[in-house]
Amino acid sequence: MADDPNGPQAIRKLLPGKLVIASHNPGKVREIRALLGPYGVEPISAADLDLPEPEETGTTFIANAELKAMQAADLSGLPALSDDSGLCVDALLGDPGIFSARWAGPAKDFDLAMASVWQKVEAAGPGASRSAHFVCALALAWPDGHVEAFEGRVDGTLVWPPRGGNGFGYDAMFQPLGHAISFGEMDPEAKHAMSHRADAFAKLVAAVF
Ligand SMILES: O=c1nc[nH]c2c1ncn2[C@H]1C[C@H](O)[C@@H](COP(=O)(O)OP(=O)(O)OP(=O)(O)O)O1
Ligand SMILES: [Mg+2]
Repeated sequence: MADDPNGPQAIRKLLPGKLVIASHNPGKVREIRALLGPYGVEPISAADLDLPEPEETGTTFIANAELKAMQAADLSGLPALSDDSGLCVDALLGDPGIFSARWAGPAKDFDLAMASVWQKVEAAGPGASRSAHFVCALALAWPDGHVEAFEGRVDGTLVWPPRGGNGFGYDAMFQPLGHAISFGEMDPEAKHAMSHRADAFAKLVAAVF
């Protein structure tokens, strides 16, 4: 299938050079730059290109990741990599999920968002599960409209009060299974070794590079 226009060989030829990181979240952009480090691409952020922040009208992480990547590829004329992610809490039937950023409000206040999550878990009763997982969908889109998406996940437990100032978003209240510290307390390298974003990225690398 060497001539398959969408096959891995063709995709590999399309990627070297500039790649737009189609995210307006500086925490994500930092992590995606680190994950891309060894792959010889030249990342440019959506903020560098002044790209608009699209409305996330999808009902799944994959759908939102695809629409963000496709818009950025279309507007920039370059391949674009997006990330749609969130925290899914068992006791809240998967909330905040795809609404994780929106729970932080227009001020992007994650102290408030974390407090809302914890308050709702407590309201679910003393026996309510503290189990949660992060999901990350990464989508890679080309200006010709081709798009590929990959989903990753990490399981853990909610902790309260929040712990640690590393990371971003809900990191300070999430402790991955098998570890005694939260993502907020972890070095970036340690988070990259196990995160939902790293899991999705490994799938993308296997398919594309
Ligand atoms: O590793 C993570 N550690 C902590 N929190 C995280 C993580 N990954 C996603 N999250 C939370 C916060 C974020 O704001 C939301 C994603 O929402 P999401 O719409 O995908 O991203 P966003 O609006 O912040 O930036 P953008 O859409 O421009 O990429 O989930
Ligand atoms: Mg967003």
